[in-house]
Amino acid sequence: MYLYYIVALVVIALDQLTKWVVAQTMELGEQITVIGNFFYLTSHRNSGAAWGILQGKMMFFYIVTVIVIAGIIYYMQKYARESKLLAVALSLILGGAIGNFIDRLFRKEVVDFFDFIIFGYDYPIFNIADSALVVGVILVIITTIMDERKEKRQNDK
Ligand SMILES: CCC[C@@H]1OC(=O)[C@@H](C)C[C@H](C)CCCCC(=O)CCC[C@@H](CC)/C=C/C=C(\COC)CC[C@@H](O)[C@@H](O)C[C@H](O)CNC1=O
Repeated sequence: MYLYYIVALVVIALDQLTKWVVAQTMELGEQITVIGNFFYLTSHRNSGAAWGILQGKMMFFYIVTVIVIAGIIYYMQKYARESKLLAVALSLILGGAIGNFIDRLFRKEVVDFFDFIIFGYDYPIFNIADSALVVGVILVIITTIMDERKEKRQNDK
């Protein structure tokens, strides 16, 4: 059961460590080319959410994040035993939400640095917390679809 909270802690530690290194060693806007025309490390700050929406609305972000964290912990208690995949997914979302929450509390903005240019589109610069959140959300959707299929098969018997 507590294994999953360790997953969240590892996400938070990796997220905060990478953000700290970027903030300490790179000037704002500085860019390091990893793979030309595809992957760069760009020191960026975002006081909003995805795509920079709701810039500066910190109180809103605190409230939404606390609701997300409370919801995740509730679902972890309820469903963690049933599906390991779901428990890992929830702990990834928990770690990601807390990672960005720490930035919003102490920096009043989020440190971003993964900069991908996908098919010519410069995707919004993001961080490890965002990646954990997106992977977690996708895994929750996958487990939900799998469970529904399983239930349907049982009903059809
Ligand atoms: C990942 C959610 C964003 C993350 O939400 C959080 O913190 C949560 C815990 C708290 C928010 C206040 C509430 C969720 C808002 C939902 C949302 O926004 C729609 C998301 C859809 C999603 C499809 C599933 C797209 C994903 C986009 C991006 C990530 O792609 C990998 C680009 C990230 C860059 O714009 C980067 O500057 C963002 C910056 O780091 C701050 N991050 C946040 O606000």
